[in-house]
Amino acid sequence: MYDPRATMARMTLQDVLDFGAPEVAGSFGELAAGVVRTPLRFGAWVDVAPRWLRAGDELFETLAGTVPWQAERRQMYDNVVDVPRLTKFYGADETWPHPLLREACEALSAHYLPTLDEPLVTAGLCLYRDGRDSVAWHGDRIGRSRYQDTIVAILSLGATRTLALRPRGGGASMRFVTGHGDLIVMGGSCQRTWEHAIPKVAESVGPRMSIQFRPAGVR
Ligand SMILES: O=C(O)CCC(=O)C(=O)O
Ligand SMILES: [Fe+2]
Repeated sequence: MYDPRATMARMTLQDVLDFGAPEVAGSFGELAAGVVRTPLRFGAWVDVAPRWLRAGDELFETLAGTVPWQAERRQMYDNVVDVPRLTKFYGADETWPHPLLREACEALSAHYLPTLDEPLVTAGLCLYRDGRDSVAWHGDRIGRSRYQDTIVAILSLGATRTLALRPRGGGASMRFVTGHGDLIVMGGSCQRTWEHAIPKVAESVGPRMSIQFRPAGVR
């Protein structure tokens, strides 16, 4: 016969904690409950989920050690910008360097499907080796994002840096902190009507990695 007291007696403290907070079960937090949206002007918005990935150390170490990172100093988006950082782009049909990336991409695709109407399918990886690495002001405007609303979801690992945003036509900039495991999603018209950047920092900081998930034909 089912005896709830007998079940309780077998539960450990961790079971009780997990039971009280079911979202800690997987690698990623529950997006429906954990995302906070900041609406921006011109139909843009930013979603933030701090510590979306709870245990990212192994992911960081594996990516840092196994991804064939490439130096990037070239024309990017619609400007020629100085891009001191390392990158590696993974298309939809390529083998991605860690199973957690597919897991993240699938969770994000499911959550944003009602808005986006299509899945996120590519993973762009960036490595900012220290505070001198950065990316200048730009919108991700290669492809359909030049004229269509879209979503770019960014998972951050490693050192805390700032993602800055400013309206394309001029105006005050906003700053979002990107720490280890944090998720920041730019949506709506953000890539057309706003620009974003990872500014350099003067103080000494360790390496930061970002993983950007995008739909097909957006870069
Ligand atoms: O590293 C980031 O968080 C942003 C990267 C970015 O804006 C880009 O690669 O287009
Ligand atoms: Fe970007």
